[in-house]
Amino acid sequence: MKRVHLLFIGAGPMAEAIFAGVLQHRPEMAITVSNNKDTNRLEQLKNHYNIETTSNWKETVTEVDVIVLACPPSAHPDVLEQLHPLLKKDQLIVTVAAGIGPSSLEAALPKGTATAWLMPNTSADVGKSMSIYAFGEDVTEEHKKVFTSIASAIGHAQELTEEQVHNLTAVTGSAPAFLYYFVEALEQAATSYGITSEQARKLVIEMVIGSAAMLEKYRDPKGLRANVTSPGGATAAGIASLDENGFTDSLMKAIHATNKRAKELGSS
Ligand SMILES: NC(=O)C1=CN([C@@H]2O[C@H](COP(=O)(O)OP(=O)(O)OC[C@H]3O[C@@H](n4cnc5c(N)ncnc54)[C@H](OP(=O)(O)O)[C@@H]3O)[C@@H](O)[C@H]2O)C=CC1
Ligand SMILES: O=C(O)[C@@H]1CCC=N1
Repeated sequence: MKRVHLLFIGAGPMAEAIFAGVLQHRPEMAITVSNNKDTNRLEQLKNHYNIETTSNWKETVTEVDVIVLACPPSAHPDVLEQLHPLLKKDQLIVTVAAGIGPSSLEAALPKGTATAWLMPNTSADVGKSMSIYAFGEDVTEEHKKVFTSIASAIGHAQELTEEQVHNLTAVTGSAPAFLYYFVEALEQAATSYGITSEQARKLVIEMVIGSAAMLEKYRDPKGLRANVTSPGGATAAGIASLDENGFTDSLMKAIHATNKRAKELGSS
């Protein structure tokens, strides 16, 4: 069987997390990484991962099977315009950019181009991304097979419609940042009681790891919350305070604001 060759255009943390997962789980795939102009970064990646890099991706495009656009949404119009005349039949174009679904790729590329949208999160770095994805109109079963083997190399992956990926980008792609913000706030609360920041970090991170393990085991956030919240007890007072201060509403607003911005980025 032919060795599948991936070209990454963009060499930031998201590209690195994805190709590191692919190298570990799909060693049969060949990888070339490119970026805009940071040659030091390419040199570092080449030495660390023993992969091919190129500062001129246009020279490699015709040799590859899958092109992964891991550059910012704002770079897409220019990159897609440059890709357009170089594409060959049967290549799969994948973007990981917020706000740029398969229909945007299809509109910018030759008719019949196979496209897909992968929305991972940074937990790809530890093989635990909860990724969501959508395919364009012209992907074949073979493209889907290759795509899912890439997506599953970085964690879990769930196929959705393009509209759903737009709307769930905040929940799977961005919400890790909301969770880390929550952790930061708890650390701040902990240090306000006179412990060191190292102590606060340990207390909070281990609490979060334990809670995540419980979620993984029981998969019932409401039931787990109820187990912590003794009737008339201390936790109930804390939950009531969160409710009074619009916790759920505030999170809903954050989700909407994130998705609105992602759509703006994708249409700029
Ligand atoms: N970070 C996250 O949690 C998530 C990010 N994403 C998406 O992943 C993508 C990559 O994000 P991230 O890794 O964080 O880093 P960035 O979005 O900051 O992308 C940086 C990389 O893109 C390259 N780049 C920029 N412009 C161009 C261009 N015109 N041509 C080629 N390469 C270019 C940069 O090269 P150079 O350094 O040489 O300028 C650099 O390698 C984004 O589209 C983002 O929306 C999706 C899900 C989650
Ligand atoms: O902040 C961003 O634009 C990207 C998309 C999802 C997570 N990070």
